[in-house]
Amino acid sequence: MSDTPNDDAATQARLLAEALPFMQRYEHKTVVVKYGGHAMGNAALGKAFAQDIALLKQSGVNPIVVHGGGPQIAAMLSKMGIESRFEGGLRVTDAKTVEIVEMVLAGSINKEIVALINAEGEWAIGLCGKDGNMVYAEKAHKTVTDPDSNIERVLDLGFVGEPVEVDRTLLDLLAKSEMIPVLAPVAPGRDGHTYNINADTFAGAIAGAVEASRLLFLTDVPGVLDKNGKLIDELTVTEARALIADGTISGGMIPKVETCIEAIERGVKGVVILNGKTAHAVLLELFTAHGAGTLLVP
Ligand SMILES: Nc1ncnc2c1ncn2[C@@H]1O[C@H](COP(=O)(O)OP(=O)(O)O)[C@@H](O)[C@H]1O
Ligand SMILES: CC(=O)N[C@@H](CCC(=O)OP(=O)(O)O)C(=O)O
Repeated sequence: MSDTPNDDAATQARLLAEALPFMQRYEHKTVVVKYGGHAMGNAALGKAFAQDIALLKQSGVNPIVVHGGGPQIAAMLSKMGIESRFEGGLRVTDAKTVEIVEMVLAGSINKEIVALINAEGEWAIGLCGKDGNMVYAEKAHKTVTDPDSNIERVLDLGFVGEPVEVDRTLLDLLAKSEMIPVLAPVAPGRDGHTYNINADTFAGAIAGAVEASRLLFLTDVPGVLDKNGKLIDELTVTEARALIADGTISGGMIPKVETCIEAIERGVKGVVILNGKTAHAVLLELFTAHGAGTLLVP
């Protein structure tokens, strides 16, 4: 810590001078930030996240937040005596579960994040795929391959959806109106059902539709870890596929890395998985020379 206010001012000026070229690089660019349920650690981290999003907006960047809430859904389901079950990192979602998923994601969590960003002097607006016909989903058809036997199995995940149509009209209007969209990963199907979409998958679909310059995934680990638990700084698409196949990447990391692969293949540059439990992870990633986490590369 500095001894005098002048030292503080000097440090701040130096930090700002260092950040300025990065800020200019992202001016008028869209950055999609996926805020995972596990990264929503505590009030201080939540405030630091909201400050980062507000500062991006104030720096001329166009941020879009997509949030998850897996642990929060699990807590609500457990209160109601319903057990959470996952297959291939996705929640098996029956009719009762999808009601609770929508209530938690598009309700309480969404509004909590909106309120945090607004408390930093910005205009955040909370939406889900249903609003403004933004996203339509179809029932997900997933398979998993057993790493030991190599046998492929088709999963029936109930009301789990894949985004199949994304309309950016509302997002463009919000960007022009200086509003920050905060999106919950729930969307309707053309069949009239409501679908629960993995938040990573949803973020990838949004990033693709708006041609985002950066797609950041904030989670509760430093990035993708190897077999020995060591952080992998840079991961190619081929290496990532091999780590999924041999079981090194498992659970909730699977949809995250699969989304990264799809985003890279669609030409999105700068897809990063990083630790949301580090305060100001977003600013440190975008506005300093020291990138953190795992960078996915072609
Ligand atoms: N190879 C791996 N590297 C890092 N995390 C992994 C790996 N394989 C599985 N995971 C798990 O993935 C989790 C992150 O995914 P998830 O729980 O869905 O988080 P979020 O709520 O941020 O989307 C980590 O906490 C970790 O338990
Ligand atoms: C289909 C599916 O698994 N949907 C997720 C949606 C929330 C989510 O993805 O939250 P995190 O980012 O915190 O993991 C779920 O029900 O948990």
